[in-house]
Amino acid sequence: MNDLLPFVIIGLVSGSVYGLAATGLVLTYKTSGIFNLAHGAVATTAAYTFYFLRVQHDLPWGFAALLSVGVVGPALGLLLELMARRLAEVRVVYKIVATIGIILAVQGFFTARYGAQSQTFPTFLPTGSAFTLSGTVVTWDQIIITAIALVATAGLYLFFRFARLGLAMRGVVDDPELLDSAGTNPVAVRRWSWVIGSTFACLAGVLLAPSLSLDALLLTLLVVQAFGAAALGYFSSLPLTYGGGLVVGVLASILTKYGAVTHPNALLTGLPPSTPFLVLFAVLLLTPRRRLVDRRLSARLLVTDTWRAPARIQASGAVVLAALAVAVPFLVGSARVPTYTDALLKVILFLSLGLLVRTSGQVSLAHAAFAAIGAAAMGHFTTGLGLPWLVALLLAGLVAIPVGAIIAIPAIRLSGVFLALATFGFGIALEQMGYPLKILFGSSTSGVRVPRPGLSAFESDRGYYYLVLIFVVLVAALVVGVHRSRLGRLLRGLSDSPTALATHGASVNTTRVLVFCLSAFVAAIYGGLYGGSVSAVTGSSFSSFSSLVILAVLVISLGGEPWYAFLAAAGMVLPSAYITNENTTNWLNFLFGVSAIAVSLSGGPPRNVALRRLADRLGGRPAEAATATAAGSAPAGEPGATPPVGADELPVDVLPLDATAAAEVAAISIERPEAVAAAPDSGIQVEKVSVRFGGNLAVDSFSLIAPQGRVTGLIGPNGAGKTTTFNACSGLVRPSSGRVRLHGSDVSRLAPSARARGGLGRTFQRMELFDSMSVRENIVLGREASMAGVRPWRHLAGTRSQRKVVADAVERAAATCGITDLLDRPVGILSTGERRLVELARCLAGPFDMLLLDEPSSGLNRLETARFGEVLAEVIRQGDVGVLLIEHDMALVMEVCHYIYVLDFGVPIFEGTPAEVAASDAVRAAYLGSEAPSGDQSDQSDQSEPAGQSEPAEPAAASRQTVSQEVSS
Ligand SMILES: Nc1ncnc2c1ncn2[C@@H]1O[C@H](COP(=O)(O)OP(=O)(O)OP(=O)(O)O)[C@@H](O)[C@H]1O
Repeated sequence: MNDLLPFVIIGLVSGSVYGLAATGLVLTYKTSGIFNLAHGAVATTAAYTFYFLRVQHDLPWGFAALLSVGVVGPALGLLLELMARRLAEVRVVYKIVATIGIILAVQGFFTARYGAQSQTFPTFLPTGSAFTLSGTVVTWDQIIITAIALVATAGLYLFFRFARLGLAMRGVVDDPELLDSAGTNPVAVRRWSWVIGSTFACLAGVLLAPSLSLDALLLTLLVVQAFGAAALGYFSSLPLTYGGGLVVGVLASILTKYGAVTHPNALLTGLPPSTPFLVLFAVLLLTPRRRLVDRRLSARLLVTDTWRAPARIQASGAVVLAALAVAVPFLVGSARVPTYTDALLKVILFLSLGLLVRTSGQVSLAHAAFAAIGAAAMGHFTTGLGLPWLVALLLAGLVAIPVGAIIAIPAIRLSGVFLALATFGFGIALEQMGYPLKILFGSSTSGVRVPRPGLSAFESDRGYYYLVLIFVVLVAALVVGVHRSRLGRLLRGLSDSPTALATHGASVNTTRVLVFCLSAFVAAIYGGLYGGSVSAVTGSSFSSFSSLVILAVLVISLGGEPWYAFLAAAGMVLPSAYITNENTTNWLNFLFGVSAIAVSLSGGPPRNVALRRLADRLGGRPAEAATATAAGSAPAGEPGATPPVGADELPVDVLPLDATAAAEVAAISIERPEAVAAAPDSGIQVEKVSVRFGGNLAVDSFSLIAPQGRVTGLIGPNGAGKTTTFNACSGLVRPSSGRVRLHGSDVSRLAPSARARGGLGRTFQRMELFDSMSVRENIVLGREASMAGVRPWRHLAGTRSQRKVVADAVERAAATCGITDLLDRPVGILSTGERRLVELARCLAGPFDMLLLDEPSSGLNRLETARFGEVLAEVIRQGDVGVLLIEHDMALVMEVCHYIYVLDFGVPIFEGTPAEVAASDAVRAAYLGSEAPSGDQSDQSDQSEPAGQSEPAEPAAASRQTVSQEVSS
């Protein structure tokens, strides 16, 4: 035990600083939803400021510390809060890249100012012995550091619990709107959180720096160790986070004793620095998923850019680029050829990451690991086993596939920032513990030798350049092919709306694993080819930090597939090759970081509408389409931009119609379809289902029967639990009790995709369209998703007969919904009414015999609603389909429904025919908020016939005015 004590003490000291940094991180994450990967960069800035003041300007250390922590911390906090406010509006990948941009800018700046060499940081706290504990000397600086960290964290905790502002900070996490309406400005509260969080990071930086040298990268990564502590606090609890810091610190320190000191070996030596990341990875994998839900992820606000250059322009671009690529070795001189080979290689790397990030919307911060595995495997297969070069390269690619599958495991459970963190943790742990092993790069300090193919034509730099060029063409063709195939649609569907993909029958887990495996394969091919270009590889060529950089470069690059990869590769490789002055390179890195921040804050790379119009014109795109595509690329808020989520809730139905439209509405008389007799068990049965969200019982023991062959309505005031009931039916929420049956089978434990394949289709109140696709692709995916199902090979492509089935289904569904002329339009440019019809057509194209339609008329004007009613009636007439309809438009409900259930506060209050509902005092009371006359509910319920057997009692047209006036006036 006495042997361990010094390590425990060291661990407690470093752990308390991790805990301090981590509580600051959790505070800002909790209140703003932005996980600041650059928390370490904030600490780095404070440490350099301290160095600048203390060492370079000889200020007293107390004053230097006060300025570095008390002034720099709040100033950076205010700046970060401004950024965070803007970042709340953008996709999660931009949130991540913005913080990577901060890291790169800070590192570039300080390396440019102070050089790449580490500087010695002054010790400013007294280091003498304070006391001896069982033979171990405890020094004053250890006591002071631990005390400062403990007091700061405890102070924050008490402030959070008891001070008014602290309580407001908790409120801003739970319900910012409520806080706002109670008179406390959530923006001011968040600002305070950032000020405190950044000050904590600065304090941690100044406390940690003396035990290290002053090194921008080292310090950044050291504070990143706080991520493990934050994970132990579930990214939420401050005391647990601080405790997590202590656990991580002590564990790493003890492992240092056993790993690095007592039994040194490659695996154990890497264990201590990997500890926080292993903890992070393990917590993310083992924590119940509901604890890791990023509520703010639902804010998908900015537009999807659907513009692609016309085919003619793309083909011309390809010819020019190919000619240029062939000519490069003759244009640049032989000394420069390896640089251009490297640029070509990076094209492959960016294409592999692009599949993952740009096509399928997954975030990975471990991409360098795949390349490392490919490079090492290539070396071992060729130099070690003597396999033929091409066979070795293919095998190297295949070896990375299981690793891709392993990294896909967190992707199945996690999304957004948590997925990014898990992959980051995996990458760092592999770098620290795996790279030094013999099986990867550990056999000698010069690394693993990777030969070029034995053919003399490819031995020279120029020959190898052309070989790599061939692979670039092959990989680019693969990526473009994937993009246009069924797999490509599934991947883009995964990016746009995993929920819609799953509820149409595709197993999104299969899709995720597939894309990680494919991406890993291509990245490993890059690694193998890269090895040949440099002849021997070491782990330093594939640092985990480089995964951050390539993600940032990829995300801010312009262009569609595969052009973005060429631009990203050229931008990453060529400037630094031509600029020999090291300091200029550092400033370039700084500028790159700033650009990454700027692009992320704008929600994506800049779009030049005029240039796009010109390209459309030159490419011979019809004028109408040109306008549409240019508009589709407009920033949010401009005409033609994809309506942000929620925009469909604008009260357009209250806008006056012009005379023609009003006449058309009057002329539409929806004839309720005849109810078709169906099998007793057909359709969906909800049996005593309850759904609880924390303390809120959203649905309370609700039962319902919606058979095939008729339209069943589900109505109730806002928040009554209607959508939650739908989600329980389709498997998107798990009921706390009760059962859901589909055609008689209990589907309560099935995944959404399995329920969809069983015949259950649905639409969403907040439309879940595949916004990056055309109307046709959306509807195609409506049918194809269930064909893909869970089997990976079915994700790849369809058979000829399947293609025919899909084409017929698309044609039929589009014709039923009257959107055949819109098929080739991007959905992003359509009106709300058209988008509703696309969502319905996509659902109709699927192999569904039970449709759940969630407020299909929301956002439609009266004419569109009337037309929608016609389509719905037609759907019932056409086939043996059942519809369960949530709708606020009572006229529509009364016109099309055969039977209606009414919910209020999660409780069923009435059920019956439209006429009975219209006459019910209980229903009226629920909508108007007044007391229901006693006895009404039981009376009416008793009078109503059992579900599925009653017939509508009132002509539809007559109900249009009366019921809407009665219920919603
Ligand atoms: N994911 C969730 N987490 C926590 N609470 C939720 C969640 N989803 C719904 N709720 C709550 O459950 C209750 C029922 O919501 P639900 O969306 O089902 O109502 P609704 O009848 O569909 O309302 P609306 O007509 O406004 O769409 C509400 O109090 C809502 O705040």
